[in-house]
Amino acid sequence: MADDAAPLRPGAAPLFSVQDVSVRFGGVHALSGVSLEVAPHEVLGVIGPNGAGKTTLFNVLCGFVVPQQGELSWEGRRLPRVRPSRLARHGIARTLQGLGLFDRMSVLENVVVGAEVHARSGFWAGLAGLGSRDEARLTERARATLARLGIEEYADRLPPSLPYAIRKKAALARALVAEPRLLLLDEPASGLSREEMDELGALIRELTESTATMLVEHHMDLVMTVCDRVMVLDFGRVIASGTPAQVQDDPAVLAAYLGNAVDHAQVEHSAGTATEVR
Ligand SMILES: Nc1ncnc2c1ncn2[C@@H]1O[C@H](COP(=O)(O)OP(=O)(O)OP(=O)(O)O)[C@@H](O)[C@H]1O
Repeated sequence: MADDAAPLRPGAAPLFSVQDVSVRFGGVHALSGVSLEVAPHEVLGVIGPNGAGKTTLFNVLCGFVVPQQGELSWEGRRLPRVRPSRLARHGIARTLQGLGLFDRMSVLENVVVGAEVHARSGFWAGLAGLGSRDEARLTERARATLARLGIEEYADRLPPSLPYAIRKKAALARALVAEPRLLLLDEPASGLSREEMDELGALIRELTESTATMLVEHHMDLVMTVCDRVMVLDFGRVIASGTPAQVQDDPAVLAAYLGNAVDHAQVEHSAGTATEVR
């Protein structure tokens, strides 16, 4: 394992780990020797300036990108090849930036589909046959998940007719319906208001009773309030990891973000356009 792997709390055994992963796209080293571990019930945040490799790392964890080098392990056992369709088998669920809801299905049906994927994957052994009684159980479970997120009133609505924040919650419900042991969230706060972000933060903390969460996120406020540990990427490498307070004060992190802000400011100045500096 690389020396800069984000360390777990002493005594914590990892649920999921990534060892020495490298990804190249042509001449671009998107990830170089990245290692991390996620312990049960913890929230790990991955941050970094634009182009740092966060999305690539997320895609490796989901099986969308196959690394040229490195290994992934689940509960100490090596995963030979991660495939998106097999994540559910381990009890891993994810939400993507693009939400991926089916527009012509109601919110409830979208969540039931998520539950079915897990039932078929064998994650819920008792539901694997999916008879009609089981369908009813899945629907019941989906309704309970919508209620948990406070959006049961939208169960019969189609996603395109709903505000973005509700659609985001529907996508989260679809992931949560499986009661995952690890939840992977890609920019869960994007497009949310301050209040909605606070609500999301409280929910992520509440979920630690049953699940570990790894989130890739730009909103520093959310990361600093909900994460137990934070890992910082820059140019595909881990430049810092530790508690939010440790990472916030790390000179390498400040330099990486400052450099990024300066680059953006120069681009904005030369292009004469307003761009969010992240
Ligand atoms: N499919 C691809 N083909 C070529 N280069 C890519 C590809 N995907 C990512 N990259 C490059 O790999 C590097 C890491 O990109 P990545 O999207 O993972 O960063 P990021 O931290 O998620 O950035 P952002 O915060 O802007 O979303 C960047 O230099 C990017 O241009």
